[in-house]
Amino acid sequence: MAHEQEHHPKLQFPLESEAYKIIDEIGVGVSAVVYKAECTPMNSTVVAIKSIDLDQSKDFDNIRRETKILSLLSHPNILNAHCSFTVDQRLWVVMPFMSGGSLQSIISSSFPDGLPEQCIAIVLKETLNALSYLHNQGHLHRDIKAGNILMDSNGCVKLADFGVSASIYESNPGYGSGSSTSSSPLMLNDVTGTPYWMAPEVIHSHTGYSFKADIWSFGITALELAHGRPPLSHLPLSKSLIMKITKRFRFSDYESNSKEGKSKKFSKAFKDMVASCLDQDPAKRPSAEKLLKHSFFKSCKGSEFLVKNVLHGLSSVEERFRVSKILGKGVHVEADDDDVDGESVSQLVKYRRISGWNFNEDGFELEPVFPDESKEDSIVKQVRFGGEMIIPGTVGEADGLSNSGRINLNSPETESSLLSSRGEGGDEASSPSSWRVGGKEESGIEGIVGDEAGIEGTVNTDIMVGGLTALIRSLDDQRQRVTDLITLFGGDVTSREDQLLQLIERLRLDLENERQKNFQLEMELEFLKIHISGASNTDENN
Ligand SMILES: Nc1ncnc2c1ncn2[C@@H]1O[C@H](COP(=O)(O)OP(=O)(O)OP(=O)(O)O)[C@@H](O)[C@H]1O
Repeated sequence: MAHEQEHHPKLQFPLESEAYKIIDEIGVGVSAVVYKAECTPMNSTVVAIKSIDLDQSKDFDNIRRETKILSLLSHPNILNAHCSFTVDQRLWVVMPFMSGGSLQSIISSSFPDGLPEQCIAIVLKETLNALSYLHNQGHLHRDIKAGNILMDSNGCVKLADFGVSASIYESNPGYGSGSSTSSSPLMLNDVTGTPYWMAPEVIHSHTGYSFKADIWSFGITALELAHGRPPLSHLPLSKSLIMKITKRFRFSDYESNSKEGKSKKFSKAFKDMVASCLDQDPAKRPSAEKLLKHSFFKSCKGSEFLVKNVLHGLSSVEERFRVSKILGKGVHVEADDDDVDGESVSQLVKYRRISGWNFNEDGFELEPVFPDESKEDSIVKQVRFGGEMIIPGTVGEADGLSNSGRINLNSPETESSLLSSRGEGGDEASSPSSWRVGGKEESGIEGIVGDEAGIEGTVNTDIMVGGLTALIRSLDDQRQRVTDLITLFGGDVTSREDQLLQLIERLRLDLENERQKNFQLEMELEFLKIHISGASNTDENN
């Protein structure tokens, strides 16, 4: 009989796909599908298999890193893989099956307005245990979010998905495991993670970031668990990324909560804890170890509380996934709503600068901080994010990303910092991760030259390309979903190919009509010519 099984290091799971029987699809990630499966030779132990498309996944190094890091880690709050192997062009990572699924799947199906605070405290404390261990081992997770926190049937919480995690040791060989993590000056420079949860210093990659970036994402995850979604997730990824924001911006979902008085439901301790994680200055954010001592976690209940208050009555992870697929739920894909707080995007693009974020503890939300208004008239077309990030030339063009600044894609220091941060060379050099706008170094690829030279800043091309790629996928997804729904209600959807064929046919008929008209006109003309020449001959003869 199938049963759930916790990871046991002595168990050797088979390394061939034939040993596993896929039962159902339980999730999809960016380039992976997650299945519930049974391992037949292991007494039909239920497992989760993450099947990663190696063709689609451009970052094979990250995947290799994930499996390597996971195999070295051992902590009750970290989800270890049983084994991994390749199947054709896919990497199969076989993991213990966590029947509760991810916290993201739990909240999106059963707690759309967020979990009760006591439940949040337990989930966050268990996550912090994992994070503290991870940081003490010299690793950053870099993708902390509810989607990567999983729960099993006993209410045990585990941190998963080390696809983008990185080791400070790898990039800084001199760094010893005994060193303090909280004040470490060691930095990474490449940008990874999921944008809504990303710390400002990760987006401004050139300033470098360290363990405190995970603490920021942890704070965003706390808001996600509290409100049901992370800040700005109601904006599509591209808009969230380039922050088309004008005035003092309140997240509409949070605002509607506060209108109902719901934003007051959280304790002072909770708000204070989140506020400390969302400090603009990474140095001021507490370490994971210190956070664990915060009063918010003092009278935290145990996993049985989660079983009773979260898992009880919850449908299976596969059922939830089926429903979410039909409803198109999820923070990765949001409707491209052109209206934010009643203002159209074209109005919003007039002001695209924020200099950072303030966490409004009372309102329990993030608020943008705007730079000096007098600088607003500047001809520099930029988005300044945290005072550092500039996206060139988007002012006045609601739909485009035209370049008005000088773009140098291969600035030497960008590359060298990238290479040193990764501790690798070779192919990395050909994939620059940031643009330099109007910088002094002008070697490399240049874009359109404007007259704003001398203004420096960076924008990360990885983020932009990632965001835009996600947007294209989201549009394709949404088109497919709408098509499915129309079909479901008995409607008839003409496929894109059919539409084009119909258009071609229409154009062909139009052309045919035109030809006939032309032919007729020519005939009439001929007739007139004959008629006129006939008439003039008669005149001459007379
Ligand atoms: N070991 C597991 N047991 C049960 N469910 C799982 C397991 N691993 C993943 N899932 C489910 O599959 C979903 C997708 O997981 P996956 O790690 O591929 O993507 P993600 O973390 O949501 O997205 P991303 O690709 O951005 O990291 C999760 O949200 C979770 O519900």
